[in-house]
Amino acid sequence: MSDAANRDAPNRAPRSHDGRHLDVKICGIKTADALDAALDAGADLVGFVHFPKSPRHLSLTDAPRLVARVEGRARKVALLVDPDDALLAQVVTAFSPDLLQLHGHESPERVAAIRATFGLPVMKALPVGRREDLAPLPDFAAVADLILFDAKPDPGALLPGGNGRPFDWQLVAGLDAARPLMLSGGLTVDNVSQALSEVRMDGVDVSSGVEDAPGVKSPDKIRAFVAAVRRTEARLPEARLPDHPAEAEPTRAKTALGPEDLSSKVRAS
Ligand SMILES: O=C(O)c1ccccc1N[C@@H]1O[C@H](COP(=O)(O)O)[C@@H](O)[C@H]1O
Repeated sequence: MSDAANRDAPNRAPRSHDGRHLDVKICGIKTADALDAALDAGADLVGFVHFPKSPRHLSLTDAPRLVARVEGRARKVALLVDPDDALLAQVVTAFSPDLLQLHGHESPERVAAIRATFGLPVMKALPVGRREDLAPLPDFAAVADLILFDAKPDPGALLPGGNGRPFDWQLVAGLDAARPLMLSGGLTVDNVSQALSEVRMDGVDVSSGVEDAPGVKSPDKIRAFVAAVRRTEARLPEARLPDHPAEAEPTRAKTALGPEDLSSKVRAS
């Protein structure tokens, strides 16, 4: 989904290579410092959580001033958990999102209804702990614009995401979802390159891994994370052309939609 989220964005780091761009989403931003760090580092998507149980919760009151700083430099994502239409309407007004991230138990029917009602592209999070958790993927891929894989939380966990917990990336290797795919769950500057080498995605999403404490973003970690992804994507073309058959290409998630397709979807709003 290259360039989907930021084609018109100024102040963006130059692309390191042609056609291998990975979208980076920095999620759970609450402060101008963190937002500026993400934008200056070249994040493609910046995520704002509206979920009171989260240490990253951004209120309807505080959202407008913060999101105004984005000024088209990245795509704004509003993250919600099982929202009703009244809350969605408030969030859409306050956050002016380009994309809605649904991170709860929303059904495929609910995803489709939200997308139709609010006229915004939707990224649906799918919790993954074992292979069976991927059974709903086709139904969600039929209605969502993007799919986000995240680690399945423990039963009774306070948060359905943002727990800084990785999962077995091989579970999502080689999927044919006909939608752009994003990887999340416990990603950090130390493991994101390995993750993208094992299973190529269209982008990555991070929250805890760029924090000093829950809800406290680190500008340094944000910069380091984005830089690590850019270094990794620069190496991907070589990985696609192994010198020896034994050097197999990392399993890429098969998506029927290319970058331009996602671009039109993300920018459909
Ligand atoms: O970040 C949160 O507080 C959050 C709350 C509720 C649902 C999802 C949340 N975050 C998302 O979870 C994944 C993984 O985050 P992490 O990097 O493992 O901390 C990511 O997509 C966040 O957007």
